[in-house]
Amino acid sequence: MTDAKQSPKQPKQLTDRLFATERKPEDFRFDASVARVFPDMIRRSVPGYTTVIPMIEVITEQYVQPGTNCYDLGCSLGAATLAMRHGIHHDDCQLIGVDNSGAMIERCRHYVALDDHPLPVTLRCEDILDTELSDASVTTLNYTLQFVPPEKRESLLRRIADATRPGGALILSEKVRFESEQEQEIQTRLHHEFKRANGYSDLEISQKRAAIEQVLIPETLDTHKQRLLTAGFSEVFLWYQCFNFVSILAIKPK
Ligand SMILES: Nc1ncnc2c1ncn2[C@@H]1O[C@H](C[S@+](CC[C@H]([NH3+])C(=O)[O-])CC(=O)[O-])[C@@H](O)[C@H]1O
Ligand SMILES: O=C(O)C(=O)Cc1ccccc1
Repeated sequence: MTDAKQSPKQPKQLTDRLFATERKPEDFRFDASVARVFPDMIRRSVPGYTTVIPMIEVITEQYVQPGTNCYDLGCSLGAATLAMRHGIHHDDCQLIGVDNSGAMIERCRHYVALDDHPLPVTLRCEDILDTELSDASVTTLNYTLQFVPPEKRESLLRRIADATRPGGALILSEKVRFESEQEQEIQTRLHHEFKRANGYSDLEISQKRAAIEQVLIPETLDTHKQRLLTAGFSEVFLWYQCFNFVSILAIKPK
């Protein structure tokens, strides 16, 4: 059986079968094997991902300011980076993608090069907790903050808010958990059903769940909203939700 989906110029992309056979329990890492299957993995695993990406272009277009920096923090293969690129119509803006996985950044370079667009993209293989941020108008954290240790999230958001110009925006997409035990159970079940509908087996779902348990820490929508306000954003609201995956828009006061 073949699962190659690549056209000649595309980096080789495969179907995600990483958890299909029994594996020894190990924490999930963004290594080369994940990077190879990542477009397939994230599309089949994150409800709403394929809707959120094109909306990042629309939101970027609304909030980008001339002569500013735009950041995609935890850019993986650059899906949100390229959406931002297409929403930026100022040639004096800088677009910067940051990821601390070498395997992701390496493949991201190929996708950026294949995207025929005049705005240069700078890719940094760095920890988003250390990367320099300044003069920002639009910053995206598309399903990345969930991998940052919870105790480090507030200072990162504060650093982003401090680096953002008045009227600028942060797009924050996350897996969330729910205060109500009943809602938590129903939304989790719907997420698993979404994965089953996308061809994942029960074994794949349960092995992946065990692998991400200690590394992807979801918080409630309320926790996210409160912390964004504390960090220095003034308007904070939900613009998208599908099951236990949300996206929030946070605006810096004018
Ligand atoms: N501290 C960190 N510093 C830098 N990168 C990090 C850090 N922690 C995690 N990452 C990186 O954040 C990315 C998270 S995936 C983002 C999808 C993308 N935004 C997309 O729109 O396709 C989401 C997911 O897989 O659920 C990975 O590439 C990590 O290496
Ligand atoms: O697959 C899952 O269950 C998730 O929660 C999302 C996800 C997507 C890609 C890498 C890690 C987690």
